[in-house]
Amino acid sequence: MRFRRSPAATADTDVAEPGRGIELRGVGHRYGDRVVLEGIDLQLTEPRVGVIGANGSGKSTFARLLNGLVLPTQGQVLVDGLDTRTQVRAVRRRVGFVFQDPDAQIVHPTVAEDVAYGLENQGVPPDERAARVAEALERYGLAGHADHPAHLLSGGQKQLLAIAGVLVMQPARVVFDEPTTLLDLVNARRVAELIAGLEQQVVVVTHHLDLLDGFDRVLVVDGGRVVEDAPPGPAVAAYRTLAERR
Ligand SMILES: Nc1ncnc2c1ncn2[C@@H]1O[C@H](COP(=O)(O)OP(=O)(O)OP(=O)(O)O)[C@@H](O)[C@H]1O
Repeated sequence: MRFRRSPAATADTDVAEPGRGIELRGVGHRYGDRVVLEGIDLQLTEPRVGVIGANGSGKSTFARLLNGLVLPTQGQVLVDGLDTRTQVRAVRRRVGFVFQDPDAQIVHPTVAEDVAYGLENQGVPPDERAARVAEALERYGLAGHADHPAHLLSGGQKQLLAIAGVLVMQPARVVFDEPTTLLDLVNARRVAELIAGLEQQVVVVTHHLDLLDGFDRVLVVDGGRVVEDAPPGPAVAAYRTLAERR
């Protein structure tokens, strides 16, 4: 049986151009009257991109623009040439998003069911689904917890579960919004190592500056603008200077 495609579904089949990375063109965002981002023009193609800045500077809003969770009120965000405004489903398939608080992301009663959820939505057949879930649980140290209630996991395990649920979908790029903020040192290090080992392009918003070791590019956001765009050393120095001026 054939289903008629909606115009939106047709747009989602547009061919992606992976070499273009993530592009922000003249991007601004306001919530009501309040301008929280403005004048952002960037092309992000590097494997490891960090985003730092003071509380309330606009980092989460920036991160959410990258997979269409937030649409820009000005300008355009393109992922591999796909517009977050008109091709959001295709963009979401390409860009995974890990929230600071894993409870925002864990929706199913057991660990295995939670990881399987996205695959089910994508129509992945049961056998393949089971194999991919088992592989993800093994890889992220959750194999022994498959049938456990997700809400009983520790904070660190929950974050690993949330990450497993995103990575099992094999997105081309992953955005992390403060992935280690709620974690103790051991789990924060574990998540940092996990991020370092990913083959995908990664964009990480963080207040943990150690997480940026080895990154290619770090953006410093201040008052809704990108005020520094440099390798980690100079970017962190610029951020410290800004903080001292406050
Ligand atoms: N849904 C919303 N509605 C209205 N204002 C919002 C909304 N989300 C964020 N804001 C406001 O936008 C500004 C930027 O918020 P954002 O969460 O992007 O900053 P941030 O740099 O990630 O902050 P933090 O480091 O504290 O997480 C803040 O002033 C915030 O209060």
